[in-house]
Amino acid sequence: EICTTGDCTQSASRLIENMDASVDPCDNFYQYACGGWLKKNIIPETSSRYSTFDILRDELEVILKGVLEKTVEGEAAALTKAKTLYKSCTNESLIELRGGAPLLDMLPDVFEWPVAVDNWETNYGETWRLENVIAKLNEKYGTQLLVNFFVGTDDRDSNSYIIHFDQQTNLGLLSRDYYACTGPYAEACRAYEKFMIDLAKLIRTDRRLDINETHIREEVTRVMDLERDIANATDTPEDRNNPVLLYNKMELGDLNANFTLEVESQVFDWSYFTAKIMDTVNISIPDTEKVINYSPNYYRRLNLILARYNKRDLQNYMVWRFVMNMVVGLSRSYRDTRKAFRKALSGTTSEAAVWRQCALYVNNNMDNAVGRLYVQEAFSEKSKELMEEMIKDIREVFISNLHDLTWMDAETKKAAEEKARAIRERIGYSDNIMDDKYLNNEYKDLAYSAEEYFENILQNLEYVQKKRLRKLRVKVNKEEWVTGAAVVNAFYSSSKNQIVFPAGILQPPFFSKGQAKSLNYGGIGMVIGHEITHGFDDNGRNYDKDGDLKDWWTPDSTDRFLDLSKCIVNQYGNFSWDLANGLHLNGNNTLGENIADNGGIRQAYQAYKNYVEEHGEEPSLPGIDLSHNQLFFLNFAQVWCGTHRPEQAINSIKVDVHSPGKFRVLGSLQNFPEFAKAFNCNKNSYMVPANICRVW
Ligand SMILES: CCCCC[C@H](S)C(=O)N[C@@H](Cc1ccccc1)C(=O)N[C@@H](C)C(=O)O
Ligand SMILES: [Zn+2]
Repeated sequence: EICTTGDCTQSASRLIENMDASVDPCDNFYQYACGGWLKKNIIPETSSRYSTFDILRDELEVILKGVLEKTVEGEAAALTKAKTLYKSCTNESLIELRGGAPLLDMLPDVFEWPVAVDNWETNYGETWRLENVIAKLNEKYGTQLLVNFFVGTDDRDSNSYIIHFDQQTNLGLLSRDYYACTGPYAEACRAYEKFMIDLAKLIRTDRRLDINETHIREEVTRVMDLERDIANATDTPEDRNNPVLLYNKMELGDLNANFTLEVESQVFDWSYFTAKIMDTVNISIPDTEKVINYSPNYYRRLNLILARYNKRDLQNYMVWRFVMNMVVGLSRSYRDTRKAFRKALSGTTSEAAVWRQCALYVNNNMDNAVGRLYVQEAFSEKSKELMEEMIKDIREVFISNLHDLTWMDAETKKAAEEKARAIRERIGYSDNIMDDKYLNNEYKDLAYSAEEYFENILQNLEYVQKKRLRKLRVKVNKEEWVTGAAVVNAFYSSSKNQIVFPAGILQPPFFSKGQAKSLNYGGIGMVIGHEITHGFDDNGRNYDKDGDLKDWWTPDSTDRFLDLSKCIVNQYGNFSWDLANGLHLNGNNTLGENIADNGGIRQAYQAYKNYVEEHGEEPSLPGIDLSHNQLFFLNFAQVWCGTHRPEQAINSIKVDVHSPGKFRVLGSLQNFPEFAKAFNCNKNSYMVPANICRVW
């Protein structure tokens, strides 16, 4: 019979709207599933990418706007703080009035920006020390440059925190490839330098200082050269995807002995530097303190670079990297210096609406307070038990598939099953956020002013960083959530061996208690399998059931895993992306996500078949003559209907650990014979390649 409930009618019309039934599903299932969507949707000028996912995120922002603008008498203090922060951010006229003053007032605190001030040498240069600048930017402004110092979970002891020294992980341009400044990167480099020049000139103008254009250009060129050298000194993502090789434990004292960094004959003192940061949270660090050095080679290369620059260059670079991110909190003339740069990197011709930027900012900085507001407004409790059911089903399928694998030996299978059973799940939101006392306590040290958005930003930068640094001497709280609730995404944490499904993703097309199970399994079911499989991908497999970096594989099973993964690396590496100038995907950098997708689709489908076995076929959907097996795949694919601006495609193919949506659909379904069966695809069609890849 036919289901004609609201949910069935709504999902049927969505599925029909998005698809293009004139395309042969066996020729190109993505085009078949999303052809209708692609014909109807144009990327808005404010977006660099536009997809089903992005639309869900846009809709979530609308809900956040509503709850953040609403005054509620007697609400928890934390919620009022979130609304005050939001108000300060949307107070455009006051922000305009304040011009660049809030930024200019704090530059002395980071030893000033030489290109935007006179007499820097006399006022700052003489007493300048590299350790002081990097430390200050780190502990007070949450900005990691040159030496990336952070307190994080110890990979080999996931209940403890430990100091890490790493390479500089973010660059002004989005990845090291941009610094070639040729071809698709030329415009980005040009716009980046112009951004720096314009901002320096604007600040000098505000400070009534004269402007020597040639002089400024010279300094900007040196900063660009310095950052290019830093980028080229960093290890590539491929060099960093094996966590075992990254784990170099040593004593703090060893850094002074083995990693010399020298600037204008000043030798960088690692102990002094560490104290400069940790003194601010009253934690003393002896030279015998154990630390992890993720990037020894980078530090060796860095010293050669420092020899080619002077303290003024370094100061110009570091303060530039800070100020470039701060213009968003200032007046129009400051924000405009960034416009061409934003367009070059993302392709957007106009900024997102202020209320959207502000909703996003508050959600990112007060995720538990905003999560509470979101959940109260939009989340239905019923979802939780349904999700628990689905997670149980899919976990069992993972484990039974495990035992059928021919490539893994019994010993490793046993450990894998233990790990799979140990995975803890987090659904919707943490109960803590519903507790006013808990929530108020989390934000007790924060006090925002509705009139000082820029200062609020500075307060958040320091607050978040101090909170992280303070963790060094406490135990890891594995109950803590790794994400807020108002997030349209899902996660796996290898150190917590935990899968997380925030409230934001528990909605159609992924999930709804009223929509057909075939759609739920093809939607959130596949996400559940994806997250579980992360515990067993090229990165996750290195961690044991307790989240510790410990090898639980036999050498033979490891070899077989690496061999099978190679198939996936090559398959996705063969995809060339037209939107990114035909560049090929990086099969290595996307391997983890691709393994997760391939596992997820299989497990979810099997779980659905088990469901039908037990509960019988579901009623058909109105107006669409597809079986539920086919609807399972259709709903999975339509999650990825979307398109990118070329600038964004170039950017994401370099930095996104996910393959572009289209290839996530094509790649995982080509590897899954049940798809071909469901759509009666014959052997030599595009969706049924001669040899297929399979790991889990
Ligand atoms: C820096 C990476 C952050 C996200 C990582 C998690 S594991 C992830 O990949 N989540 C999935 C959720 C998912 C899975 C299957 C199908 C749909 C959606 C994911 O793809 N996230 C995308 C949206 C992303 O983070 O870009
Ligand atoms: Zn993932």
